[in-house]
Amino acid sequence: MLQLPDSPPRMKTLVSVDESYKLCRHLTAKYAKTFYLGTLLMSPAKRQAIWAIYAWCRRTDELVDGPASAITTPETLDLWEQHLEAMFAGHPKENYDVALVDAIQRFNLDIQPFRDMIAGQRMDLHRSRYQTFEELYLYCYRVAGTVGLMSTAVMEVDNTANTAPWHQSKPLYIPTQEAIALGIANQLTNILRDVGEDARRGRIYIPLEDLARFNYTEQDFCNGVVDERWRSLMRFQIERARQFYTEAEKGITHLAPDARWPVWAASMLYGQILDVIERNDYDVFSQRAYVPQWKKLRTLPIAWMRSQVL
Ligand SMILES: CC(C)=CCC/C(C)=C/CC/C(C)=C/CC/C(C)=C/[C@@H]1[C@@H](COP(=O)(O)OP(=O)(O)O)[C@]1(C)CC/C=C(\C)CC/C=C(\C)CCC=C(C)C
Ligand SMILES: Nc1ncnc2c1ncn2[C@@H]1O[C@H](COP(=O)(O)OP(=O)(O)OP(=O)(O)O)[C@@H](O)[C@H]1O
Ligand SMILES: [Mn+2]
Repeated sequence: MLQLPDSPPRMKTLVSVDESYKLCRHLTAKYAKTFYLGTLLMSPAKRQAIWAIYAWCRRTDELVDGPASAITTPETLDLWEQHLEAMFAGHPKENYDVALVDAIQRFNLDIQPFRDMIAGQRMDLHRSRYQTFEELYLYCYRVAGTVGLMSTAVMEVDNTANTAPWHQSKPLYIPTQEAIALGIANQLTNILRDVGEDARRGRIYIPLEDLARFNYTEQDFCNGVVDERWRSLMRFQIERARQFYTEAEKGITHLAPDARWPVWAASMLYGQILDVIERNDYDVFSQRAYVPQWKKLRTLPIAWMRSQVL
């Protein structure tokens, strides 16, 4: 189980910045094989900052999704938000915070996406159904689009390499929508992969309006019915997620050159989960779509080529 803040908070000696980055690195490597692989392709300063952000996101997610989630209340999240404000004011309270405070200062991170993510986790406290895609989109923006914004600040924007010399004075294009789109694409993928796990916890993230469109009921969902109605519904969801990947990938060329390969890799690797769902004939209730490590490694040179030419 992850280490969450002690309650009540007490003064303690914290680890050094280097030690704290190590803790964040271990957490990322343990919980997110795909993203960790992506970070290994980054420059050392960028990858460290992403580990620190990952550790904070994971710990935030854990408050509503992990083993201790039964005791999480809106007040727990209020305290977590105060804890966040303290980090942005330069005051780490926990060993994991030391690295994030360093990253906030080095990359001049904005607090708003972090606050928005906490708002997303609040939604998980009191919602287990989404009526429309618009409602689900807001949830996805908050828990994952925000990660795109945080990551872009670290990855840095630079499209001068793609700009003709006589256009060099043009203002930089900031690929905000594309960064959010990659978060949304990842989150939609995550929702489709985890359908079975979520159903067992009484949660349905797929919009109910989509279930109705395919004449598939909540009861069918809870019983894990895989038939032609379900397969058509899943094809529709997969197609929607892929549109977000396509939108996101158009933004990668506006990132700093050293960030393009890792982001292409992360996008392609996470997108492959959708291919596996198709190969499993859309049964996400009894099997978990899983991309083997050798397939992930095989993707890296292709991602590299795309980062050079697209
Ligand atoms: C390589 C790279 C840039 C990685 C970013 C890593 C990072 C900081 C990840 C944080 C992830 C996290 C813990 C978020 C908390 C909420 C949550 C759980 C979201 C889901 C992640 C999936 O994680 P996992 O598969 O481990 O989920 P389980 O809990 O195991 O079910 C999400 C699906 C969100 C992930 C979203 C992103 C990584 C955003 C990607 C966008 C960019 C990097 C922007 C790129 C810029 C442009 C212009 C395209
Ligand atoms: N079908 C499977 N076969 C073997 N191991 C699996 C399988 N599914 C999941 N795992 C393991 O369970 C753990 C959690 O699965 P998960 O797919 O979330 O991996 P992860 O490390 O979070 O990577 P990702 O970033 O792709 O989500 C991982 O350590 C993964 O190796
Ligand atoms: Mn995972």
